[in-house]
Amino acid sequence: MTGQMSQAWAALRQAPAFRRLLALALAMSFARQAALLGMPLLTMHIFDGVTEGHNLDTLMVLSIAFVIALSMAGALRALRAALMSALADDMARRLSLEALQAAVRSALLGSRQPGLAALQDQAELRRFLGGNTIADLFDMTAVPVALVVLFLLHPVYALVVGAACVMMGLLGRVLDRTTRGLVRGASERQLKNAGELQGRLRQSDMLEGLGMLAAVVRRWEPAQAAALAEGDRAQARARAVRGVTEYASYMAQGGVVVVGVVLALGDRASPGSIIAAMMLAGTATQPIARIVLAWREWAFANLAWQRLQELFADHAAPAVRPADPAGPPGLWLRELRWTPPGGLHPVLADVTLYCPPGTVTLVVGPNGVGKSSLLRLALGLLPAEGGQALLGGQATRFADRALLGPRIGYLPQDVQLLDGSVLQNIGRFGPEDAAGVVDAARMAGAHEMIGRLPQGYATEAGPTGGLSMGQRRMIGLARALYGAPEFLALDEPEAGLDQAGREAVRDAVLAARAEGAACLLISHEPTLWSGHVDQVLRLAPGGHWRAETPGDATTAAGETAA
Ligand SMILES: Nc1ncnc2c1ncn2[C@@H]1O[C@H](COP(=O)(O)OP(=O)(O)OP(=O)(O)O)[C@@H](O)[C@H]1O
Repeated sequence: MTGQMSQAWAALRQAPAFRRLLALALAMSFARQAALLGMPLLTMHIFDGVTEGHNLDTLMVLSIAFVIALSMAGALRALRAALMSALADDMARRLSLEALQAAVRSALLGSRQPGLAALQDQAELRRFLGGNTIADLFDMTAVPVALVVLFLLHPVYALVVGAACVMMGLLGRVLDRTTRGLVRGASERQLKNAGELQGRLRQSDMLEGLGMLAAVVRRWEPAQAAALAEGDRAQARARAVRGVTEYASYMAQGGVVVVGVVLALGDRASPGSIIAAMMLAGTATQPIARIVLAWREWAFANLAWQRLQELFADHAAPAVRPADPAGPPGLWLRELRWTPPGGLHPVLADVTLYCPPGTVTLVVGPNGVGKSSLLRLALGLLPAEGGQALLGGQATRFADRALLGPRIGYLPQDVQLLDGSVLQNIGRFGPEDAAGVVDAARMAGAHEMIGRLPQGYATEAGPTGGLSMGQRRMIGLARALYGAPEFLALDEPEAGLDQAGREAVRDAVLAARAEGAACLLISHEPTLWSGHVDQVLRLAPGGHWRAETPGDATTAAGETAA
């Protein structure tokens, strides 16, 4: 086990409650096995002792013992199931936050649907741990004990049943080996297909408007059929092995009866011992059969475990580093170097820039030159190939995000609001702070607009809320300004806004500057910012860049627009 997965698992194992529950579940399994293993011996006594001695009192006592043993086994099984379910809940609670955080980090690097896959994997593990499969594993403790008792009854019984157990175990191993790759392939294809289809179906206007829906579904069908076919191949192999396994269990019981009759004919076994041996054959082979029959649960839990391990190993949280107390206030980009995934040449080559508190820095350059990536590097969202971004001496990539978040105001190019009210979105889903939210909305020039919404600040803002793109952008700007952050990173904040909206954005940035924020913003609107910026960072293809002093802003932005 590697990385955070092993840490999460180690933490789980060390938790006193977890260990107590696990030990209790194991103890119950042993108690249950003892109750079940007593039954064949009782049966033997009934057959041999009672029938020979015609002793009905003994039969009565043995019958009561029989019922008590069975009821105990049943009650212990139910109790153990409840314990395992509690264990599964504990594991799911511990894993879900870690899994989602790792999924978000993988999404930052361009992965699709990682959150959904991580949640599915975590749910699969929870189902596995809380279901009967682990309990079946505990019941395997009965196998050696049953074999020893069989051996004591007669070594040939143990030989027959032992051979059946080995054969079933080998079949299970072969099944696991031959289907593991197929299960993984099918599951990953299906996840990829589901992610792609979901992404395409989200563009419902375009699909209906351009009549592309049928073509999109037609393109999806063969990929989905291939994924299902791979799953079917694994199922077919499983069906064959499961059939043989069930057969092997019956064969062991039948073999024991045949051997027992032969032994009884030579007076080397009693009739009672044949029945006891047959029951013990079932006790020894059934847990193995159940494990092989639960192939699907094992295969998918194993896949989920592996995938979560890989997610944690590949997307571990960067280790938090302490801030440099001597670091300058504001934002300092030091020799930032970045090449896009799969790219051959750096898009940003050793960019160095200092944005002091109370200043506005405009980033300009043609499409695809690396402006948004620079902003994401400054925020510590992308790993830099070289150099670092420091906010007040704190490397943003290696900061505690919960502490860094409130110090930052970020408006991404593609503004998304989350399910929830306008008030909650602007307040970043923190404790209710109506006054702070209204202040931020006023600063963003969004307060009046919000007042005109059907339910004002209580209006639903998420994707189903029906807000226009401009309204979403202004609410997104208010969210960025909420809490007076010391660093404001705005990616084309005025895009798609009318003249009044664009001026409101500019006024908001100037107000934030007046309050001491270091503002780094990308814009394709040269005239809007003319005379209002303190420095310009001009990016050019090939990793070239130049920082310019005030007065050049109009020229730089004008060139970008051209
Ligand atoms: N996750 C990614 N995977 C691969 N390439 C990427 C990724 N993110 C960015 N790039 C590439 O990096 C380059 C810079 O992209 P970026 O979005 O930073 O440009 P930009 O200057 O903001 O463009 P625009 O003005 O069009 O918004 C582009 O060539 C883009 O294709």
